[in-house]
Amino acid sequence: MNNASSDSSTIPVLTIDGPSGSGKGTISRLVAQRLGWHYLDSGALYRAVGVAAGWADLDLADLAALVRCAFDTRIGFRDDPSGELRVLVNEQDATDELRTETAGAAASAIAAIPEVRAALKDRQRAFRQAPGLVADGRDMGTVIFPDAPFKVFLTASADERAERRYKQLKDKGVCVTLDGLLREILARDARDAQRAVAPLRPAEDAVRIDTTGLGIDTVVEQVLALLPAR
Ligand SMILES: Nc1ncnc2c1ncn2[C@@H]1O[C@H](COP(=O)(O)OP(=O)(O)OP(=O)(O)O)[C@@H](O)[C@H]1O
Ligand SMILES: Nc1ccn([C@H]2C[C@H](O)[C@@H](COP(=O)(O)O)O2)c(=O)n1
Repeated sequence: MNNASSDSSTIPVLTIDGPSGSGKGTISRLVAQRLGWHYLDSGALYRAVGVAAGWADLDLADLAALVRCAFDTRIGFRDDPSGELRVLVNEQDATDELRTETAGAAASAIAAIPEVRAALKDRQRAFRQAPGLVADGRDMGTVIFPDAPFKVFLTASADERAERRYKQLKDKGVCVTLDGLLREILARDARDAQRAVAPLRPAEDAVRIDTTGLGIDTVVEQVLALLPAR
């Protein structure tokens, strides 16, 4: 999806920001399906650049090479028959590699580099296409779509987020410990929230939803209730 219309500012956007494991991706996808809107998984872009940099054996201290990588990496999305979102990096299906905690940590590290963020800005805004967009990430409501009419900030306790991730990875047969996941989640929260540029934080006009103890369907309904009745 590369052709943003010349005046996309009238196209509605629902931003869903929040920390890792708060359910942004799950809720955003379901809400986008219910609305018939497009969906942007902005974290996948950072993950894809991190993975592409790894494939190319780039030195993560080489800022110019990283920025070139952010501009040049081809990133595509497609739904597989089961409804899962597959991510193509330079035409290669990298979905499984992207979803690892290692890729998440690498994405979080490169996402702290202002020039990398700037390189991905237009690509993210190009997703704003009719009839509407649901965008999930860390800075959707604060930086990428500050004029979005609907903004949500999802949270959940760190313990619950670690448990969700534990269950998700166990179901996939990945061997992890709950303690290790909790430590990784807390480290990623700290890095994403404390960086100088576009830190993880709720937009002033975002509605905060604490999803601790709430099921997915309940959260989807709470988010949909923020939009005008269709
Ligand atoms: N409200 C909820 N109740 C229970 N489980 C949930 C809820 N929301 C999401 N989950 C589950 O938690 C896991 C993590 O959710 P998801 O990947 O959507 O989080 P995320 O915020 O997008 O994380 P990340 O930023 O790391 O990509 C998934 O297995 C998902 O099914
Ligand atoms: N808008 C965004 C989206 C993601 N990031 C960074 C920070 C995250 O830790 C990492 C992976 O994101 P996820 O796939 O877990 O949502 O990418 C960001 O800085 N801004």
